[in-house]
Amino acid sequence: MTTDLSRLLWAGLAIVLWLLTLAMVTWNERRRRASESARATILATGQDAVLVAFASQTGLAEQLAWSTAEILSRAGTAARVANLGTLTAADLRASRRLLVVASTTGEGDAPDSLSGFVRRQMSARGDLSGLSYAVLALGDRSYNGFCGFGRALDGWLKDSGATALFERVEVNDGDPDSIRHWQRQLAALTGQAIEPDWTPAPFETWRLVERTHLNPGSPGGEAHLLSFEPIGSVATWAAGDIAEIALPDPAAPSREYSVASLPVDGRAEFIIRRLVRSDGSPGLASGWLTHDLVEGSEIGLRLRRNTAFHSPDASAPLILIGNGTGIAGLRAHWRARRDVRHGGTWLMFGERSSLHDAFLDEELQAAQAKGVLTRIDRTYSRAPSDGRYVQALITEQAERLNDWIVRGATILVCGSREGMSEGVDQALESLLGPERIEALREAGRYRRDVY
Ligand SMILES: Cc1cc2nc3c(=O)[nH]c(=O)nc-3n(C[C@H](O)[C@H](O)[C@H](O)COP(=O)(O)O)c2cc1C
Repeated sequence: MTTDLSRLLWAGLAIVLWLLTLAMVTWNERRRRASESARATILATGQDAVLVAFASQTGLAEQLAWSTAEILSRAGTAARVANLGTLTAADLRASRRLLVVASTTGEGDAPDSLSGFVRRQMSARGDLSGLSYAVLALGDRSYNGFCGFGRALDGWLKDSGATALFERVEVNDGDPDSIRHWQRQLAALTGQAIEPDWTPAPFETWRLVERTHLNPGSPGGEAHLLSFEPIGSVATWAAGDIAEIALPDPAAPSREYSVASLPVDGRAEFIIRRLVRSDGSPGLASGWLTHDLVEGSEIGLRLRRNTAFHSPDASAPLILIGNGTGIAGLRAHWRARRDVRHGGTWLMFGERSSLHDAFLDEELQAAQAKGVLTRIDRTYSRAPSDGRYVQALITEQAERLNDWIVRGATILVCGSREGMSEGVDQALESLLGPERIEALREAGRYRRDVY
């Protein structure tokens, strides 16, 4: 009798938990749809709308373009938002009023999705007389080419005969004061004073529930898989998005990591390498996250939408290429295909030692057994039997890779900028030729999250 009662209680509890999960998933989806529809409203406004264009690599410029459009709409000035990379000089001319939020990546370079725009539109002066514009340039003073792309774009617009509404505003490392200055300047368009209200999105509280050392004994730095659960908030994000984690010292800038999981997992997961400086001391953030932060502790975390690394098509073939902790950004993408009929998902991954650095091996095997991953190729640069970097696979698998691309595959690259992503770029270019690579980039079928 007691056993029956406890069975009944457990069953009841399971049903309640199941209902709660269902409610959370539905609420999440509603929230996502509500935010999409708010964006569509701004987009739907007509021809006279101010064009707010963004050039973004990791999502901040895109986010600021949307908040700029919202400010204009609130002040009664219609606005529409677009990726500058999808526009031509003729589109800009036709818009008559243009605001651009432009970030800089690499060494003073334009974001990836702008490469076609830079080559085709910015290589010569355009005829932009009649266009009024302003530029919000995002950058970081620790790089040599501070705001390099924003400045180049401003110069090109000016040389093409466009008239600046106000001076270019430059933002160092997301500085809120500079962003509020930009907001105030928008009065030049709305004709009414604007009370600047920019504050970065608040950090939400998450709890570290699990940390796993992925590569004990590795000749490379320790890599850890960290799992966080939200406290009191329902978080939503997509594969490719980025999280900012606040450090215990409020004066220290937060750190950005690719999210390695999806909301349905109930956890935000990250793969973090413990950095060790030449004097043997650990990196401030990576040392704290991989060792000092105790399981069960709470931290501040906020998620940022990063469409530049979203997958453009949920079912088309997908080629995931990366090294080291770059497997994090790729993992969210293959997980997004767990319940999707897809045209194949191929992972190419490079690490150092086959004995110690077969990151997530069991999970990869299980994903392959279930058909979530259709093919896995790995290289180990320090294994005597191998000695190759991941880009070697592009040449080795040239024919298959070409077939996949002909079948409509998208290529997503995540991991080290130097060495890996440059090597992959060169290997792809010698295999496909510069024009096909450029065409893939412009079609959003070659995307990178590299650091
Ligand atoms: C890999 C990498 C390279 C960067 N290179 C530069 C640079 O050369 N000049 C600069 O001013 N900022 C540079 N930045 C800083 C970004 O411009 C800055 O973080 C900006 O807010 C990013 O905006 P986004 O998220 O829209 O791409 C770089 C950032 C990263 C991650």
